[in-house]
Amino acid sequence: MQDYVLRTNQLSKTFRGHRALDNVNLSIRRGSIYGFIGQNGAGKSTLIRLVTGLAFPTAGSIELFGSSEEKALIQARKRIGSSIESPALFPHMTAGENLEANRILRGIPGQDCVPRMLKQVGLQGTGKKKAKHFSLGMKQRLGLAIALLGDPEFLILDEPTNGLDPMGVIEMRELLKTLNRELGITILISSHILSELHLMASHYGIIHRGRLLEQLTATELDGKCRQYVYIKANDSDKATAVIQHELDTADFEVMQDGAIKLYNYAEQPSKISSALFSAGLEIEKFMPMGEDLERYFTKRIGGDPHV
Ligand SMILES: Nc1ncnc2c1ncn2[C@@H]1O[C@H](COP(=O)(O)OP(=O)(O)OP(=O)(O)O)[C@@H](O)[C@H]1O
Repeated sequence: MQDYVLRTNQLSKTFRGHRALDNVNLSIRRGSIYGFIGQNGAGKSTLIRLVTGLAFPTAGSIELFGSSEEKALIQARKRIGSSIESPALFPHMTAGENLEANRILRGIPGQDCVPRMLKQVGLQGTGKKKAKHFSLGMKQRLGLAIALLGDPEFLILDEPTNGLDPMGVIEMRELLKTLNRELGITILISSHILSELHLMASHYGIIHRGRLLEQLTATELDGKCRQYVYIKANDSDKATAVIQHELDTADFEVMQDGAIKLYNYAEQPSKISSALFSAGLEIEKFMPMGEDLERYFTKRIGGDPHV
């Protein structure tokens, strides 16, 4: 039997007649990094709020660590750490003081966890610096440290890389991967930065207009992302004609700059190149490529590119 940290059963949430979540059956395996993908308003935050107990479902149920009964859910939620929206920090306090205040507020025993959490997120050297003087990346890491108080088994993060610069995004990604790998923490992460999710998620859930369209593993995604050959020739019209007539396929796209993405013959690139050379074309670029998560997602939700 699979070991799941979270399963939802026909989970629905309606706001004044509007279905923000519509019969969602989502499941997250222990040890995974689950990338939760959806456009603005798709229902990601609503699901996260229901799971963390910040809101109640209209219908359906939630199972956490195998329990779905009301009282057991309250206990199970103590095994979750979450960072939802921007972290609520005390601006006039240092990183250590922020953690200590949160530890007391949440009734977590043992002061010694504070320096441990600071070290875990790489903020151990911030000394007397107050949180209001932290960079956004440092604030996000402090928010993560607060979520890690109590040594959660399951971490829920809503857009943790929102607003970070490229270095901050890389740091956060590496930190989350380490927490998953070394401490075995299961992570649910919602993000708009799909290329970023692609570098860390082991599983994906795609939500659109409140409905969970698909759940798939990273390996399944790789299998579904179609391979193609990217071709930039000196004469795009002639190259397309060669592809259509000599290679006898219409499975290609012509980009605005005249580059061609040829989905057929991706496993036999030499067939493509020799057909183009034989027609006297000069090839400026010729690269076997794979579709990325962003493209797959766009296709899956029906072509609307606004994630
Ligand atoms: N408290 C609320 N009252 C009324 N409608 C709400 C409320 N919370 C969410 N909604 C609506 O439910 C839908 C889902 O919103 P939700 O915030 O879950 O989306 P999201 O995927 O998290 O989007 P974003 O990435 O913008 O945060 C939206 O149409 C939103 O307007």
